[in-house]
Amino acid sequence: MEKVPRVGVAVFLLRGKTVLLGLRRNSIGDSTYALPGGHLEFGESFEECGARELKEETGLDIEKIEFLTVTNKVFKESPKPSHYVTIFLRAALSDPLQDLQNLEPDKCSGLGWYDWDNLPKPLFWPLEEMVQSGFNPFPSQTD
Ligand SMILES: Nc1nc2c([nH]c(=O)n2[C@H]2C[C@H](O)[C@@H](COP(=O)(O)OP(=O)(O)OP(=O)(O)O)O2)c(=O)[nH]1
Ligand SMILES: [Mg+2]
Repeated sequence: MEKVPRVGVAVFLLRGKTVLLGLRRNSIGDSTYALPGGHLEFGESFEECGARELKEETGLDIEKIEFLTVTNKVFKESPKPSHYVTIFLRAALSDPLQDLQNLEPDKCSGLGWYDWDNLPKPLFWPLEEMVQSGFNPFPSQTD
């Protein structure tokens, strides 16, 4: 593939004090816990991409989708180095009683809700860096 930066979209799907994470099966970040998400497709808004990726990967419908932050990272560990500008969104479940399904088991070996104060290890390194820097995806009290 041509050496160009690509756009990733990752979603902090929040439920109570927990966030949805999946154990990645991918040449980038294999066997680390990451947010659901994927590649921005031609013509999509960030919000459309986040909702589509959530549906494809987990079967979940999401709402209240908001932009949080953006990162610019080069992944040198993959067989072919790749470069992503990644848009981070937060969202809530449309219906809190929806079933969580691992619909892409070849890309993810398990999905679960994890307490923000007790995240699993190892986290996908860009996510680990965000956590280490004090980033918090939950709305502040004044919101
Ligand atoms: N899913 C996800 N991607 C992330 C995170 N942080 C981060 O920089 N990215 C970047 C690097 C990923 O390779 C890129 C695209 O996401 P992905 O790797 O899950 O892509 P995917 O296979 O689901 O893509 P697709 O073909 O279904 O569109 O976004 C994260 O926490 N979760
Ligand atoms: Mg994905």
